[in-house]
Amino acid sequence: MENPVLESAYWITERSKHVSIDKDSVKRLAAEIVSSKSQGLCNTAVWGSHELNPSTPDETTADWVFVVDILNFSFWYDDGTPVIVEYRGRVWSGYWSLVAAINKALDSGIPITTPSYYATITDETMAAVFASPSGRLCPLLKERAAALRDAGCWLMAEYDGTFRNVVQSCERDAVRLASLLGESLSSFSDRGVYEGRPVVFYKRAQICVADLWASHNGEDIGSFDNIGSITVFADYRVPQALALKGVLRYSETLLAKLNTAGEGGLLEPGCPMEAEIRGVCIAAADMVARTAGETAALVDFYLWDWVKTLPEEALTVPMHRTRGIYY
Ligand SMILES: Nc1nc2c(c(CN[C@H]3C=C[C@H](O)[C@@H]3O)cn2[C@@H]2O[C@H](COP(=O)(O)O)[C@@H](O)[C@H]2O)c(=O)[nH]1
Repeated sequence: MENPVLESAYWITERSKHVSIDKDSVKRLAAEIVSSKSQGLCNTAVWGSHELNPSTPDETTADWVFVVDILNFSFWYDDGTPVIVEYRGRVWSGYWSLVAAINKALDSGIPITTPSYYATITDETMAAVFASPSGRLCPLLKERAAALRDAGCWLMAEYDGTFRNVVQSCERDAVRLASLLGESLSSFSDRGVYEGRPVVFYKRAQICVADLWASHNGEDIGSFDNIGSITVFADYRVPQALALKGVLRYSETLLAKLNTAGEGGLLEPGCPMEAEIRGVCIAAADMVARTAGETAALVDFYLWDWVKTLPEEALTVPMHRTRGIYY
């Protein structure tokens, strides 16, 4: 199955005004990916090496991945500070605050990855699950609870209450599974219009497939015949990583907007600049992946893990911030 996300990405790239691709940097990053692979830094085993990720898959891992990726968005407050959750004596921030909250709930006996449970989860329970030492509610908490309930009801109604059945229905076709999620669940329906043409990004649908694949090392429920057809996941970190690597070039107007004090990179959902950052990111990473002979999923994980190691002062290109439930 052709990936509609890649088609959208190249269509945007051909028309983009504020984001362009530096071909020499594409080659340089591809060479870096090739050498990182030889050092064992670019493979599915890295996924399970993260302290909060399941290190070895079992029959609950697919449901764990699905719930994490239903909730995998918008971990920043309007003042720019990250969401934080305390777990195992440490404070976890951003995306890791989500994984900490899920694991903490499971440790405390809340079956938050069980579809029959989260199909009726209340907003109050969600607030308790995401309790933060900051004392602040996680942004879009009601939307997170609604997304869980919607997905849980969908699994109960159509797939006998387990995410494994959804995966198996797609017969090892990664693009088909991502498109199924994007078309079946409104919270995964990550799409827009750019210069009058409908475009799709499907960030959480695609990262769900890639997390399933990586968590199972490409075996069992995580085996796909076309994982190479999945694009990178257009979040707010990987575009920043590609810009820091010189692969993405932002216009002066866009940089001025991202550097506006106070509003710190706030972009309206669906605005052309947002679509260009996300679309050109996907197309540029596709060029890197093809040049490196690597899957975009592993290029993505490599870039995301890399940018998360950088100290604040190294983030000389700000991330863009668009409030929403899609990334
Ligand atoms: N493209 C892409 N986006 C990713 C991830 C991950 C985490 N994946 C981990 C699991 C295995 C991998 O090896 C990674 O260690 C989270 N996100 C997105 O980032 C944002 C959160 O950022 P911050 O607030 O700074 O933590 C938010 O949009 C979230 O949806 C990824 O891998 N790729």
